Amino acid sequence: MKIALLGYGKMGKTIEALAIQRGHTIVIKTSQIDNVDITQADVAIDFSIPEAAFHNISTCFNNNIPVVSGTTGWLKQFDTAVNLCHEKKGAFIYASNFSLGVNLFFELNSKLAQMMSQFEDYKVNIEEIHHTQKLDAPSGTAITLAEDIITNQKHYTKWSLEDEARALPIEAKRIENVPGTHIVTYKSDIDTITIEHEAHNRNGFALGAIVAAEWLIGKQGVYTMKDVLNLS
Ligand SMILES: NC(=O)C1=CN([C@@H]2O[C@H](COP(=O)(O)OP(=O)(O)OC[C@H]3O[C@@H](n4cnc5c(N)ncnc54)[C@H](OP(=O)(O)O)[C@@H]3O)[C@@H](O)[C@H]2O)C=CC1
Ligand SMILES: O=C(O)C1=N[C@H](C(=O)O)C[C@H](O)C1
Repeated sequence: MKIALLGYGKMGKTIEALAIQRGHTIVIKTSQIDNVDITQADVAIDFSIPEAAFHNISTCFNNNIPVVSGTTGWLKQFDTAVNLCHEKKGAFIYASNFSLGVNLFFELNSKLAQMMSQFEDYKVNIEEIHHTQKLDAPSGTAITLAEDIITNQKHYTKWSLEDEARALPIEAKRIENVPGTHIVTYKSDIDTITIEHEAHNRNGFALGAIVAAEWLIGKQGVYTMKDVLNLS
């Protein structure tokens, strides 16, 4: 397939290398979608910056190009993007994390939250660790983990980076060169239960985004990685 890369930073470059290995062609790599003819591509993959994601995605819908977005930190405009996708009969997948491992971890997190919901002695918290260039905090993945926990129990009504009543605490740490680590901890006075996902590099995120793009071509509608990976 002919791929447009919207954003050619750490992720754009990793996707380019893996996409070529899988027999695809990169026809566009840009940090300014308004300067290119996006209709040359069969599919667009957006790993850019929070301020650019919505414009990139809506330009794809307006030109009937399926779009996969992994950019985090722009989700206030997500519902508008979904409505525009339906209106334009476009095709769209957003994931806060495209790696197979994290999507399995999301399933485990939801199941564990369901189990723990009846044991009020345990308090939960999320820790995420990323490289120092990351623009957003908390990570999109940590927000997905938090929302899945909140959906499955009654104690927490929201997540927060601060210490707030009834808010599920997220701690965001920034350490040189860490690709992405997420830890969910349930702690009581008696013991601690921890689940953790540690990315060793960016290849899992990139491969997941390419598999999602391959899957999306020829479809119409808004999908998630659960659809792509056939999970639950
Ligand atoms: N969902 C997932 O699985 C994953 C998501 N991410 C997310 O992907 C995004 C990108 O991450 P990463 O590659 O590490 O970041 P980088 O900072 O390495 O790359 C971002 C790129 O976006 C470019 N850019 C700036 N403005 C625009 C624009 N208007 N349109 C398109 N591109 C633009 C930047 O160009 P320039 O340098 O010229 O300004 C830069 O090359 C982040 O939001 C990150 O959180 C990251 C990994 C996995
Ligand atoms: O910026 C990153 O690097 C990453 N961002 C995503 C997020 O915000 O969750 C996914 C991954 O953890 C790497």
